[in-house]
Amino acid sequence: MRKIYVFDTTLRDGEQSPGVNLNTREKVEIAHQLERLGIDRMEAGFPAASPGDLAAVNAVAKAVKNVTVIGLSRSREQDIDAVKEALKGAQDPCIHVFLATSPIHRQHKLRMDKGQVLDTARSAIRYAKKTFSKIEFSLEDAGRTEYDFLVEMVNMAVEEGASVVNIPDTVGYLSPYEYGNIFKHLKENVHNIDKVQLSAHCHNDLGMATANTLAAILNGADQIEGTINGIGERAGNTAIEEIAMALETRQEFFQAKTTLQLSEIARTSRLVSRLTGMVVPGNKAIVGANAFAHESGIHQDGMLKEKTTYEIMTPETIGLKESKLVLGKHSGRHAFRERLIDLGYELDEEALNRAFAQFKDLADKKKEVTDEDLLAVIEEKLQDAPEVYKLESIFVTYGDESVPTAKVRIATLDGETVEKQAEGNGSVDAIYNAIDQVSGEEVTLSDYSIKSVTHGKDALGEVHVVLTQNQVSVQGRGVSTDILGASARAYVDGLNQLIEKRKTYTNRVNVNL
Ligand SMILES: CC(=O)SCCNC(=O)CCNC(=O)[C@H](O)C(C)(C)COP(=O)(O)OP(=O)(O)OC[C@H]1O[C@@H](n2cnc3c(N)ncnc32)[C@H](O)[C@@H]1OP(=O)(O)O
Ligand SMILES: CC(C)C(=O)C(=O)O
Ligand SMILES: [Mg+2]
Repeated sequence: MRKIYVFDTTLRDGEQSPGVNLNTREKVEIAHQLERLGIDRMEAGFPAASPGDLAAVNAVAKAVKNVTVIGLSRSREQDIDAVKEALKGAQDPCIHVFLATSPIHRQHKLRMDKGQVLDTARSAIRYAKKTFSKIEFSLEDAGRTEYDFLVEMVNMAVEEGASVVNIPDTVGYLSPYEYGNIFKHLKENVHNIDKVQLSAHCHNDLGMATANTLAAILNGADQIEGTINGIGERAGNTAIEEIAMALETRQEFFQAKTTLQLSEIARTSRLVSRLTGMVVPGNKAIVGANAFAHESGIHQDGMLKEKTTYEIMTPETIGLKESKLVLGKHSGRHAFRERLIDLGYELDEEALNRAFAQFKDLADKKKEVTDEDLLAVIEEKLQDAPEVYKLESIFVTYGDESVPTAKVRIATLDGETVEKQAEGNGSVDAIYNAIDQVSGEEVTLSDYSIKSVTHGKDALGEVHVVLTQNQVSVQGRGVSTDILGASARAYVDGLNQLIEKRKTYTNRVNVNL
């Protein structure tokens, strides 16, 4: 199994993400976590960019051990001197010198011809060699460079004693076949190529950074460069966690692995996201919130039966507790039942089906049904008296210049559906008047209270009412994401309780007679 060296550039290319600006303390905190993650090489910054950058690189260089600490430099002596200053105190320093090689960069940015690029790079490597035993040389925009010039530049870097030669697809232009083919070509055409490690450095402009990096590994790359969460210039760099887990999960195919502490991935991702302010998208591979979350019923059923039906890696591998079965509108009975059991409820089939129907109603209205929601639903169902009346729908019109009016549709025990409309002093009053018209019951609303039983904007509201009739009082309870809905449900529940209580009382009187 071939070892793939991991060169993390979160603190340099990652920090070049627009809007990201890490201070020294934050860089050192991330550096320590990268050390725990077990990366081999850490590019700490670009010392020539500013005195602050130089100081930050120096702080990182002094803070971490057992990691090669790297500073980036243009092919200019002043930049190389800045890296030399910044890496003072580093246990294992390395300089990363780069120069663009593509026709576009040569002509429009550097205004150099091939010979001048070659000579400038050679001089820079020779100058760096005076100070550093470890030198990485990058051919910026190698992805759009002519193959013969790539070979010429890499030959030069090998001759001049570079330790690593990096082949950036700087603008994320290539496909996996093309990028992998560059490594194949260099391996076949550069003299003494085995004297250096070849490195892959990809950007994600066309969404192919991870695939391109893996293609490079299949074609002989010894090192991969990337960032945590894939942050970086424009659409970002290769996400290190994706490479690490691809090699881990598909060892039999890649025959290569990193030596990262995979269980540190989740923690590292959270730290980098927090300190850079770069939010990780829910669907981000490996570290996104949904990466180990399953909502659809068929997936949840499969997961409950055998996790490998829908998971090719375990959340524990990257340091997460366990997969999440997210209960929502796509969930099925199996997951619903399992969650209730986790919550301490084992309902019989009929009660489960009733509760499941209630859950589905709720799930249609909420993004995710939380455990608190479930408890609210279950406890309401468990309290239910037999449903003489079942609320099917309410329709309320309210305006501060109109009389509140409510229309209710209620199913009765004899299978009828009754629809009534009424006005009121307010929306709830109008709803209750309409329900009274359906039931014909004369009850007094002795108490009414509202509380939120879950959190967030789509939180569940819970209404409790106390209904009184002939000195008998009962409590009705209703739960819904809409407070008017909860109010109507509570009133109907109270009516059912009242009728149940009256029936029980009557039966008892009959028995006692
Ligand atoms: C692909 C990458 O990610 S490369 C790394 C990108 N990171 C950064 O740019 C870090 C922040 N950058 C900076 O702070 C500044 O650009 C500095 C300090 C590096 C240079 O600033 P300035 O001296 O003002 O130059 P400026 O940024 O305007 O232009 C860059 C200059 O460097 C030259 N240059 C660019 N790359 C290289 C290189 N690898 N080697 C030598 N010269 C280079 C350009 O040709 C240009 O020179 P010119 O002004 O003679 O035309
Ligand atoms: C500086 C170089 C290595 C780079 O980041 C790129 O070319 O993308
Ligand atoms: Mg880059």
